[in-house]
This record gives sequence, structure tokens and C-alpha cells, in this order.
Amino acid sequence: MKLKTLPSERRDLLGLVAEAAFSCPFSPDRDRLDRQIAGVGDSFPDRQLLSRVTGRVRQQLDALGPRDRLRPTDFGAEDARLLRTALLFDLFHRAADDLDRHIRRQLDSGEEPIPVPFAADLLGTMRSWGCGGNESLRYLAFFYQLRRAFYFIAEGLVGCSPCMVELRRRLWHNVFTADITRFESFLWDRMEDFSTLLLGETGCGKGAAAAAIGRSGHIPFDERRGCFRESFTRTFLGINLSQYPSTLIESELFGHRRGAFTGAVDQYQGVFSRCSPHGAIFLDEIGDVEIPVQIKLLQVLQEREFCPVGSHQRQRFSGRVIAATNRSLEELRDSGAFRDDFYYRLCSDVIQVPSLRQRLSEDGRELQLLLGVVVKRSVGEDAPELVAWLGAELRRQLPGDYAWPGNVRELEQAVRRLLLNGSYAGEAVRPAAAEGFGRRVEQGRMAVAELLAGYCGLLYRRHGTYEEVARITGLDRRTVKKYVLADQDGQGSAGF
Ligand SMILES: Nc1ncnc2c1ncn2[C@@H]1O[C@H](COP(=O)(O)OP(=O)(O)OP(=O)(O)O)[C@@H](O)[C@H]1O
Repeated sequence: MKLKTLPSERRDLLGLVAEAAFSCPFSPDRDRLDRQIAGVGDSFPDRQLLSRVTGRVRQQLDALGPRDRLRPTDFGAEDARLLRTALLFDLFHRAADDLDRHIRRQLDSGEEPIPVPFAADLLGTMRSWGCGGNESLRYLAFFYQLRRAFYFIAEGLVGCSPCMVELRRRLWHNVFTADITRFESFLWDRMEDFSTLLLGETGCGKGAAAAAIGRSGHIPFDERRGCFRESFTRTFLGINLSQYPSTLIESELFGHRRGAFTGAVDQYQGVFSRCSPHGAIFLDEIGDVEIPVQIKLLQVLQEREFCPVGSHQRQRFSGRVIAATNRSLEELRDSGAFRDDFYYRLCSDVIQVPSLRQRLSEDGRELQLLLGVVVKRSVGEDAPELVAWLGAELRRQLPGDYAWPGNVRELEQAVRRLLLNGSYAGEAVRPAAAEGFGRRVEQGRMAVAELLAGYCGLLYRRHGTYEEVARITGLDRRTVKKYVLADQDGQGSAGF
């Protein structure tokens, strides 16, 4: 049979589509390609761009003949590749709403994978183009992974400032590498050794960034059961290492055998054994772990094996590790508190999550955008009037160069306080808090825990780091943090 060829103007356009299909959706390159495909300029509104692009691609494919008779294998090698990519691009965008709905339902349903009623249609369509059984299953899993990554990066890390745009691009690369075709061919199920270190101030979104990576791993489709093999809610497990005394950390990480130590009345599964094969573990506050635990973690990352406490049975770990800290790892490494070999195991990718201060200084619209997200999360719907009021109040009540030391978490709190009391003074609350604390000390009725929480809280508000408070008080950093958090929760300092 004589192989067909694409008309040259269609080949050019489908070439652009193939480039767009494999480029990062958060990159300026993708925006440029989309505008070329859609045949529109820079002023064309972002919101309408994708539907213009998909419309144009559909039009090009329709012009090649009835869709059910369009087979890439009827074309010469290069044209077949372009055509297949364009068909996949079109199918992916047709399925996007179904996939998003599925992601939301799975989020609500939790740990059991839910049925995917639209999967049979997608598989049938791909097979009608001559895709093999396994190949079409791979594409379906790939579609789902692409959509999850897009969903969690875009929803979890909102922001229009250049540093946020760059962060989203970095996260996408962290999931799919810088070359998605290479990822698709070789790396899709081999990402376990790509560890990630997230750095940034408290409350700036390191947890959100980790969740976006952890929920976006490869999950195969099980055609017999009609669902993906795993719920992505199980593929991301987090542990805040600063919450546990060093005696308990190992057991939380690796689990323990029954009777391994006093109090171990039952066998316990740690995060490493609970993590699914293509999942990820989020080790939050990695800068707080002591050297012996660093050595154990290093061993697991090197050998991919661990033993629960009190057991000699080796278990394999094949997930990814994402670690985060708001401390200066440079200082910790210089002081010997953080091992270099451990650092080098963790740092396949080091991503700096920007502070709210930097974001606001780069783009003034950032505040309004974030307020929109925070308000929607609080009231369950878009409320533009409320957002406008909150923005105006924050601008009126706070100094223009307010530093937002608690970042987005502080912004969330500021919104609640404005809604409750109509006021948020930020830094201006310090003297009042200090006065209240002083008064209560003078009254002489404070318990030691309350006194320490109030004092650590006061110093933390003044100096901004746990290290400095630890230096002044002579307490260790972990204890300082515990008191500062108690002070912030109002536990240690009720009535200030
Ligand atoms: N860009 C963003 N868009 C929307 N929400 C955000 C963004 N950044 C952070 N948040 C929200 O701010 C809150 C704090 O974020 P998160 O817990 O990820 O911070 P963190 O850096 O991990 O803090 P810590 O170091 O104290 O653990 C969360 O509710 C998170 O969803």
C-alpha cells in the first residue's frame, strides 16, 4: 500500500502541536507555541487561548478525513509521528474535564481507587488508531499523570509573580524532567532516585509544592478492574520530623516489630513501608533531624532497603523522597549538624520556594490573587467583593513594606482575623503583645510552660528565627519551636 503524506501547511502546524504537546504548560515556550498554533498575538486573552488551540487542532484533523478512518500507520514515518501526537493531544484535551472530575472525586473518596467510567472510550479510541493494548494503557496512565501534575501545581501554588511562574515550571520538570519525551521513553517508572530538597521560609508553600510532586507520580491503569491501581491520596505520605523526639523518629519512619521496645505492644508500619511503589515520602523539617537518623536515612536512600526497629527483615523502598526545611542548610552543614553525604543524596533537585515578600515585590497583583484563593477555601465559592474589601483593608492597615514573616499561612490567618474583628495589625501587634505578657508576669500567676511559651513567642516575633531565640534563651531549637508554636496556638499564653 502506498503511504500517504500530509499536505505541507498541515505538517507545519502539526509540527508545532507536537512541540507544544511535549513542552511544560507553565513555560513561556508553551505560551508562544500556543499562540502560534491558535494564530493569535500576545494581546489575545490567556483564558481563551487553550480552547482556540484545541479548536484549531481539531479543525486540522477533521480536514484529513473522517476521524474513525484516520490511521497514523497509513502515513510515512515522520507524518505518522506528527499525526499520532496530534491525535493524542486532541484526545487528551477532550478528556481533560473528565480527568479533572475524576481527580476531585478521588480526593473526596480517599484511599480506595474509584472507577474510571470514561477509560474504556479512551482506550477504544487509541486502539482504533492502531495503538497496541499495552501502549494505550501506558498513554492512559500518562494522561492521568499529566493532568494530576497540572491540577496540583496550578491549584496548590497560585501566583502570577515571575518567581511563582518559575516555581511551577521547576515543579513540572521535577515530575517529568526537562525533556518529557525522554521521560516518557525511559524514566516514567524510574524516578525513585530523584530526591528533592525544598527550601524556603515558614508558611511559604513547601508542603503544597511537595504534595504537588508526590501526588503526580506514575500510576498504572488496571483494565480488568476499570480503575487506576492506586489512589494518588496514598502515593504521598508526609511526616514532620520536628514533631517527634529522637527516640520515636526511627519507629515513625521505619516502623517497629511488636515488643521491639517498652510500649511497642503491636507491630507498627512506618511511612517507608506504607509508601506505594511510585509514591513519595515528604520529610518535613529535615534540618531538625539528628545525625544518627540522618545516617539511617542515608542508608535507605543508598541501598533502598530498611529494617523496622527490632527486626532483621529487610524491606524495599521504591518511592521518591522529598525533604524540606526552613533552616539554612548551609549553616547547618558548616556547623556539622547536617551531614554532607546526606545532603548530596537529597539534592538531585533543590528548589527554593519564594517568600510572600518576594512575590509581592515582584507583582502587586499577587495579593489579590492569593486573597481570592484563601477566600474561596474559607467560604467555598468565589467572592470578589469580599476579596476586594480584604485587599483594601490590608493595604490600609499594614505598612506598605510589611514583611509577612509567616508568609501565606500568615495571610490566611490575617483574612480570618479581618473577618472576625475587622482588623489585622501584623507587626503592630508586637508591642501590645509584649505589654500584655509583661503585665501577666508582674501579676505573678503564670505557670512555667506559659511563661516560656510567652517569652519564646515574644523573642521569635522580635528576631524571626528559632536559632536566635535558642541562642538567647539557651534552650535547644526543638524546644524553642515547641514553645513558639504553643504561643501562636494560644496554648501556653492564654489570656495575653
Ligand atoms: N502559592 C500558594 N497558593 C495557594 N496557597 C498557598 C500557596 N502557598 C502556600 N499556600 C498555602 O499556605 C499554607 C501554608 O503552606 P505550607 O504548609 O505548604 O507551607 P510550608 O512552607 O510547608 O510551611 P512550614 O515550613 O511551616 O512547614 C497552606 O494552607 C498552603 O495551601
